[in-house]
Amino acid sequence: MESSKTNNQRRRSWTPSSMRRTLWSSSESPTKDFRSNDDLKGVNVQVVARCRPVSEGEIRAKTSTIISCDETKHQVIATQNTGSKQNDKVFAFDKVFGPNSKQIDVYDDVVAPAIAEVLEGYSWTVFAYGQTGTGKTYTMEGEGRKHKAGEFHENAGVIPRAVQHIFDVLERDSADYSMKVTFLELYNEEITDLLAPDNAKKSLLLMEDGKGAVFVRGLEEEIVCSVDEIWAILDKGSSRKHTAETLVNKQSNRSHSILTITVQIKEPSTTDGSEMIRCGRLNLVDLAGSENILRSGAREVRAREAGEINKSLLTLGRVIKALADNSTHVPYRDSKLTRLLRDSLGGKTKTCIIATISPSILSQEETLSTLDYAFRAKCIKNRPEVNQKLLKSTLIKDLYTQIDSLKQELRVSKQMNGGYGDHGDRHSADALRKQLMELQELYIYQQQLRVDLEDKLLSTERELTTARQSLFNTEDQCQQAKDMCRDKETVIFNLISSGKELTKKALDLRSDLEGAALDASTLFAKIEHKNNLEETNRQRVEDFYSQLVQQLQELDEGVSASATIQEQNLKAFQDDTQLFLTSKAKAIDELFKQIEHLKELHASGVNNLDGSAEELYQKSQLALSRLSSELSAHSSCIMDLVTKMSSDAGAINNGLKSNMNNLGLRLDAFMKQQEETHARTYHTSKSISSSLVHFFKTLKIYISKLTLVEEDSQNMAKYKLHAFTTKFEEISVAEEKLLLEEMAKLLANSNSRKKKMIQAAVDDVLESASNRGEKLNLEISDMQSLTVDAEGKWNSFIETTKSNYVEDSVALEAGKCALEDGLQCCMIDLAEDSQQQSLSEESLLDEMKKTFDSEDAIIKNETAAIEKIHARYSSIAASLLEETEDGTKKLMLSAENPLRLDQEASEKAGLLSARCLVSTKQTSSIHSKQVADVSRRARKSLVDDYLVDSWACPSPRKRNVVVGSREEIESLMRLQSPKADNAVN
Ligand SMILES: Nc1ncnc2c1ncn2[C@@H]1O[C@H](COP(=O)(O)OP(=O)(O)OP(=O)(O)O)[C@@H](O)[C@H]1O
Repeated sequence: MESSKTNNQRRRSWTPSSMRRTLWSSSESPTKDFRSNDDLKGVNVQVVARCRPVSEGEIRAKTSTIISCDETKHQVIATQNTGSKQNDKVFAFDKVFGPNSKQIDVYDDVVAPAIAEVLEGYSWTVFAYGQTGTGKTYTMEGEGRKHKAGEFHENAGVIPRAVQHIFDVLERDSADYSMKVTFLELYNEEITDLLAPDNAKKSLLLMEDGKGAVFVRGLEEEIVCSVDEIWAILDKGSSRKHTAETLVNKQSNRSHSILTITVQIKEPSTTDGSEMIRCGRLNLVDLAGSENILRSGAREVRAREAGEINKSLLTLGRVIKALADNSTHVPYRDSKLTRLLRDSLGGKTKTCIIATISPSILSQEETLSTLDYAFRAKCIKNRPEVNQKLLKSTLIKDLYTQIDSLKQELRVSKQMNGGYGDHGDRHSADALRKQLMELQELYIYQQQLRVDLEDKLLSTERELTTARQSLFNTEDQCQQAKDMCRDKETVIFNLISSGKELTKKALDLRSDLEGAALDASTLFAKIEHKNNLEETNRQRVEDFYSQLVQQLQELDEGVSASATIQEQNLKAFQDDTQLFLTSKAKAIDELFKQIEHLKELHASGVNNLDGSAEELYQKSQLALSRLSSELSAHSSCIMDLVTKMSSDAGAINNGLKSNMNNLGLRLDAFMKQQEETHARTYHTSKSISSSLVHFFKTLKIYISKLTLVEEDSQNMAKYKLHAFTTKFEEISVAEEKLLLEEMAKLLANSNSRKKKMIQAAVDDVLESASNRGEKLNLEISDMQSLTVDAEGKWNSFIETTKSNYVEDSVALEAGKCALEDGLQCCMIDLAEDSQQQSLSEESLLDEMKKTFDSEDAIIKNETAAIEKIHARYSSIAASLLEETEDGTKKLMLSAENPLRLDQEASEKAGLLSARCLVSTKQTSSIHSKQVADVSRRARKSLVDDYLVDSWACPSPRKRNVVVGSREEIESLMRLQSPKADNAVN
């Protein structure tokens, strides 16, 4: 083995296939000595979370953060605001790196311990997982790898630090080692070698060796001897990686990349002198980030990339979930990424996942998803194994074998290509070697396939034997069935043939009989049908028919007899047949004759038919010719029509064309006209607009002038208005005063006059009331005198009666018994008379009482009417007084009211007198003249004096005459009612 110290020249090497297979698996059985207790139990995947700082874009967008990292508690707290509630989700990891964490911290805490184990012979995988732009590449590769004075750039990531670390340890330990590097890219589900020469860049196959181990066929391993060499490789590979700018990340990885560093270290010699080589491997994986296609702004190619990335990461997530859930089915095979990482997830490789997240709320969903998967991944258990140590001698032997086979291949190819000299083309030798290598790998793969196929073949053979056995059995059964079928077929065939013979015979006989019967029936039918034919012929035919029937019967009998006793009575049958034949021949002769006759008949019928057919034919010919002529006429008509139509159409078309042309011309003209008009309009509008602009400018000036004038006039108007208002107020105040004074005077006058009027009316009413009272007193005194008269009369009557009584009592004394009846009668008469007298006296008194009552009511009514009038005048006075307080109305009222009052009163008086007149007319037509006089006078007096109205108004109808002086009224009353007359008197 070459030491890095001794050989600083970079070389490309082709390791034996057995070694190459271990690149992605550790299928070889481990050496028990190298397995620790932890390894036996299984080791959990180590998961750390790293939150990047808020990016410049996020600062600009002023997005809030939702992630806080507690590095001491190893927790990431994701704040979720759902409505008013705040839900904090806490995720615990093996380590947590906050936004301020340094690259060196991540390396020292996470990757550095792994390097020691790699150098012990373990396989380690470190990969960054997270959404796009969260710092996977930053964490894995970093920025500014170069170190000054032995120091790394502070942004240098895990990969350069790890490489440096490995070399440092190896050099510190003065180890005898060899280091190989592979660098692959998985882009759109295609694996490419990032270290392959440009002309050999192609998609590589991911293969399985049949034991579950995966290897990439044709992936080049570069032997490196120094850090610089690795960095050169990294630079080369990184520059070839698919990256692109997205909205989220300026340099976004569009592919997953895996850098594998394999270190083979020679162990110190054992006691037996054998030399062992341990092999450690470090896989540094930088995954492409999952992305929200909408947010990353990916289109077309980028969108497809993003789709593939998301698909493979989704499978990775599903694998993680299945492993975390201890599921029996882990979908490794669903993507190449998971196939490549198979050994790192649930396999024999130790793994560390660095989950990178963004603190921004914009990535909340993706961050939570990343944290969720990372948290699940913590549960994945790997069973790490130290890679098998190889004896140096074995390795050398293996190498020698490989060299031999290569030599052999070389020789073969030399022969094939006509050879090349010692100074031949080295490049073609390399190519051949490479080819050979690939062929060897292919061979191994084929071998494995062959083994699998052999297994499959064996099992298939077994299945085939069983199938064959069952086939034999089935064939036997089939043969038996076939034999049985054949027997049955023979029997059936015999039966069928005998049946056929019988049927044939029977059919022959039947056909004969049927033919004869048919002939006979035809004949009979014809004969029947042609009843007009000769009688003899019919007779003959009938005879023939009867004969024929008889013969047929005989034939039937003979047939039946022959059928039953065919062989015994063959001769007799032959005689009978002979006889039958001769008779039949005769009958046939007859029949032939008849047929001839019938033929003639038929021929005549046919002739007739021909004639009629001819006739028909001619008729049809005629009809046809007529039809054809009509048709031709029609067709010619149609043709004419069509030609006419076509010519019309042509004409129309031409017309249309010409119209179109005309229209086109007109349109052109119109367009021109329009254009001209437009131009004119444009010019006009331009000039109008310019004049309008000028006008508006002038208008503006005028407006401003007018505004000034207006303002002045407004000020003037204001001033004048103010002066006018003041003057007006003064005048109004003065006028108001004057008017008020006048009103007060007028009101005072009116009131005094009204008061006088009312006083006079009241006095008059009182006077009339006293007059009435006097009259009543007079009446009462009259009544009293009447009563005194009646009493005197009554007394005289009593006196008379008494004297009569005395006289009678004397007579009675004289003729006591004789006069007893007469006396009794006198007594009765006397009683009756007295009763009548008392009754008349009572009615007289009642009448007087009623008169008093009515007079009393009249007085009361009159008093109430006076009170009403008084109240009305009072209210008018009051309203006038109220109105005087109102400014605008007082003048009008003060001018009109007294006059109106007088007029109203006179009108009322006139109305009342008219009413009196009507009433009087209604009451008595005899006294109409007097009444008319009275009413005229009353009207006159009423006009002069209100008092008439005052006392006459309340009951004009009741009293019939209500106007005029007392004397007039009384005289009228006397005229109307003698009773009243009496009363007045
Ligand atoms: N911890 C960090 N500290 C400072 N800057 C960081 C950190 N992590 C990421 N960044 C910055 O964020 C940007 C995006 O980071 P990076 O390219 O590593 O993201 P990524 O996850 O690899 O994205 P992609 O999946 O698209 O490739 C870079 O400019 C990087 O410098």
